[in-house]
Amino acid sequence: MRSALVIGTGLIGTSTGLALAERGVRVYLRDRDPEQARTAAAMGAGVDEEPAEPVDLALFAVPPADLAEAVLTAQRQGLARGYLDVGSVKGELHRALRAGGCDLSSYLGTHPMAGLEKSGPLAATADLFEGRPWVLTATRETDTEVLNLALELISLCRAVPVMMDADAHDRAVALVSHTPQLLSSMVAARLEDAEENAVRLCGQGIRDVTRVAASEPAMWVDILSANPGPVADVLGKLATDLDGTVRALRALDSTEPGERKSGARALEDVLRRGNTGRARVPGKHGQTPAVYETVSVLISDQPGELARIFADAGAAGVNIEDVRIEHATGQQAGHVQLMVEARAVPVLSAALRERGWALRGQ
Ligand SMILES: NC(=O)c1ccc[n+]([C@@H]2O[C@H](COP(=O)([O-])OP(=O)(O)OC[C@H]3O[C@@H](n4cnc5c(N)ncnc54)[C@H](O)[C@@H]3O)[C@@H](O)[C@H]2O)c1
Ligand SMILES: O=C(O)C(=O)C[C@]1(C(=O)O)C=C[C@@H](O)C=C1
Repeated sequence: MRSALVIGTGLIGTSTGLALAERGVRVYLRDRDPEQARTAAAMGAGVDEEPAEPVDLALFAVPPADLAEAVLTAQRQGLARGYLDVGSVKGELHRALRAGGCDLSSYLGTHPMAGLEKSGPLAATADLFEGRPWVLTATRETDTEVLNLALELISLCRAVPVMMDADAHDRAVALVSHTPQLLSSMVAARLEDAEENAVRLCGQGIRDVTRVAASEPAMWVDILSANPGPVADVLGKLATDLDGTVRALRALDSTEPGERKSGARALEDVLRRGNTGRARVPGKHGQTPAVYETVSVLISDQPGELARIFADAGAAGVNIEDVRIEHATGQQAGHVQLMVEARAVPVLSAALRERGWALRGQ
């Protein structure tokens, strides 16, 4: 692929532009808001210009409700050899495009399973898609040349291609993306009017569960509006679990030992099922999750602390598999939890202590 036009230079469009530009593709950037395209260009995602001739690939990274119109208009203008969107829902869009007279041989619906709770070009990074699944909903109508362009794009973004039927994709993301977003928002919404004394106790658990509750509501209304049935199906099943859990907790409140026992059993059942489900969540690069050990280090809240700790771990020859930061309430300090392989724990702990870091619980 030699050239691409990114339409919609927010988080996803700019991240794709950065990855493509870094690997030598000439990227043109366009956004309804010219300021966003200028910002993306300034970040190195491409040039804020219109291509003089048709590009190899036009990539649509605009909100789901704007996708159909954007693709149809671009096709009418003959902007590219292949037209790809990255929208979060695929079935309804495909039907809207067919109804709108889209040339379905040069169009392919795709969806990178990577993102953030932040929007806009400033949140973009070139490595956003590395190791992540990128769904392709090719059909018998899709031109082989367009499918190959999509595979090249995914490879340039270092993502992992996954072929799926559009409606099967929508049912899958209802389970693994759309329902989790709603639940995260609902848990966070409980904090809205909570006592300050309760909120200041927030630890890592609620931070993990509510990260995506910071997402842009307008984008999510769009996404959920395009996939309401499958999301309602998953939420309905969750409602059954919720009802059962409320009943179990009420039973635990009872003075009758038999009832308390059955409440505890029901709670254990839902918690165990949670363990089983969680164990199925793929780890880094789509592999089965590895079990890492944690080395927890006290850091002060000042520039360069994280860089210093990573450099010290690197100097000790230790690969950090994952990292988490726990901020201490009301203090200019926190703990950084370095996840490493079990055999690396003694090496890392000794090396960090030697360099003056304070380690917790070891
Ligand atoms: N954010 C995520 O986590 C994520 C992940 C995968 C896919 N997606 C999908 O990617 C798409 C973009 O999401 P995002 O998070 O990058 O959003 P964003 O809000 O960061 O960026 C969207 C950009 O599109 C521009 N825009 C809106 N309508 C336009 C139009 N008609 N023509 C040109 N530009 C237009 C906006 O000005 C904005 O700059 C959405 O379809 C979303 O479903 C998002
Ligand atoms: O990680 C996040 O912050 C995301 O919201 C990313 C996420 C997801 O649910 O995994 C959200 C919506 C997109 O369609 C794809 C990815």
